[in-house]
Amino acid sequence: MNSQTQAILATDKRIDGKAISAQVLSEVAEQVSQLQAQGVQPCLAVVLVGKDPASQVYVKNKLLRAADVGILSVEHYLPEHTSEETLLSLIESLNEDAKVQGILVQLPLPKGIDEIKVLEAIKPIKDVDGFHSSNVGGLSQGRSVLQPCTPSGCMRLLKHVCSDMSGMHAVVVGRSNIVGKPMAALLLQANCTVTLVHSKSRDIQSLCQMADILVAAVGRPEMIKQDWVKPGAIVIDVGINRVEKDGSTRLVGDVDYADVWDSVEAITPVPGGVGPMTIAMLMSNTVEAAQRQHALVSMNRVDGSRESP
Ligand SMILES: Nc1nc2c(c(=O)[nH]1)N[C@@H](CN(C=O)c1ccc(C(=O)N[C@@H](CCC(=O)O)C(=O)O)cc1)CN2
Repeated sequence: MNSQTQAILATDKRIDGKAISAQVLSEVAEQVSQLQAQGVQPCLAVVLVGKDPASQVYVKNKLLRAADVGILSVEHYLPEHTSEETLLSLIESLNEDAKVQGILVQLPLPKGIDEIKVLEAIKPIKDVDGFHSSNVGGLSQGRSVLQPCTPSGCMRLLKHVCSDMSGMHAVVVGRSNIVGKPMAALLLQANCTVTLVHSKSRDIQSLCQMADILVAAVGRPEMIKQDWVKPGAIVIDVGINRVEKDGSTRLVGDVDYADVWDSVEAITPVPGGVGPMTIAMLMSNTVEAAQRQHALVSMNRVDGSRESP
């Protein structure tokens, strides 16, 4: 990418997740065409249990983006009171279906279903969310595995404003399995010095003030104010919080965007920052999963071994 494009995608200080995700999606569309030319049609299975309104929107958007880039999708909508056993047997059948290369189970799952058991049931090579312990472990060892979409999207955004993060102090606020922990692993891989801050950390404000890169993923509306941020810091806001004000609902991040604006070197907005990247990286993972499975099948054809994807 030339510097002019880079400037357009990160206008001023605002890191434009919509524009950068569009670029990722156009790369993915190209990779899909290449796979199709080799006789492979990438296909993503999307499983939604229950009727959580936000999850329904995210799933709809995932299906739309898949169609945009030429990825086929199969949808499985299960009722709220689905048993764990039924869900596990659906995953088992998707694992065995050679036409499906990616499996995504939308989170959160209804109460009573063991989330970890379900995620562990997905074959690691089809785990386009990167949540299986084999992929989580591989990520922490720095191996090339399918990575969780939100943290890998954050890394793409960071690379737009900072080509070399080596030696920078990155502070990640929030230690969830789907964002905080894998984000810390990816920043470590980029040679940052990483501090992972959580609800039991002491003096969170002072820890944030030390950050060259600050990643906020706590789910507390506008918690991070100007006097939490070091001047010149790069801020990535993963929070998506709906707040009521004057009778209407608006979406805000974990960072008080207007308040920190003058201090930061660059910042992602909410909406239009990390959110669209999560979906673009899911498409990218689906293509990667399809490429890996195609390579395995071709290898098996050559050496006659029986390992199946
Ligand atoms: N199986 C998964 N479940 C969940 C994941 C995930 O990565 N895999 N992440 C979140 C939800 N999520 C994707 O599933 C997601 C959240 C937000 C957005 C997004 O584009 N947000 C927009 C705002 C949209 C709105 O109005 O709500 C933005 O920030 O611009 C995309 C995907 C939990 N579950």
